[in-house]
Amino acid sequence: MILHIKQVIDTGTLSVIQDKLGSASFANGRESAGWAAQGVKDNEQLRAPHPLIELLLKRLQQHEMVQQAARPLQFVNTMINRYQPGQSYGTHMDDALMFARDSGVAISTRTDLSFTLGLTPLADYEGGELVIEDSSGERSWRIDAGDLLLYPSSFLHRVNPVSAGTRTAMVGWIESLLREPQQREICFDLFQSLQYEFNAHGKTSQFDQLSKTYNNLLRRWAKR
Ligand SMILES: O=C(O)CCC(=O)C(=O)O
Ligand SMILES: [Fe+2]
Repeated sequence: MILHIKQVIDTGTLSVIQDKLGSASFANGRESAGWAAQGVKDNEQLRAPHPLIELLLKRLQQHEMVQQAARPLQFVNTMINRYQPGQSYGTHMDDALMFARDSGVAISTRTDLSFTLGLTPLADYEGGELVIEDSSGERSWRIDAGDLLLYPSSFLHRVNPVSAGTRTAMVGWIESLLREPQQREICFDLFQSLQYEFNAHGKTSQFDQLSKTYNNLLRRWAKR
């Protein structure tokens, strides 16, 4: 399940972020790339801990659909990245295990989901598509400011070269309470049905039974 969730960040927060990022100092993106990805990663980045990342992360964590779709246990390695014209991030695989950078203790976190949260309006850059590959081929997304793309970390992916403007985004990884993509999709779908039933007919016996199944599956599968 790959989800494109629109308008995860309100326009007020976005304009504060865009304004403050203007004076932030970015480092070379290769610093945090895995050994094999270093050769294909050409961007700049701002890493945690940083107040702007904290603010955006808080908004993401409070978002109902993000909670339902990802069932996050932990967010790890969240950063803001930036691609200038000509910059790109070639095809790569995200590391399965990452270290929480500022925790002091080296405990690895499993990356079940990757996300990109757009920070630049579509009209302000060209190119810079996030392309995800699977056995059936490729699909690409241009991500608008405030929109989130949430995808399983198990896919090869790349960011095409930016041809004009600057593409800024927050990216990061999530360890989920539901490890398998299929478990997440089943729970997500059930929750949608549950909400639909409640909104259409109220707390019916059909709702109660769906709720029982949904909560018992979550209880069975959720693992920390
Ligand atoms: O900028 C993006 O949308 C994705 C970046 C990425 O794939 C990564 O940092 O591993
Ligand atoms: Fe990646």
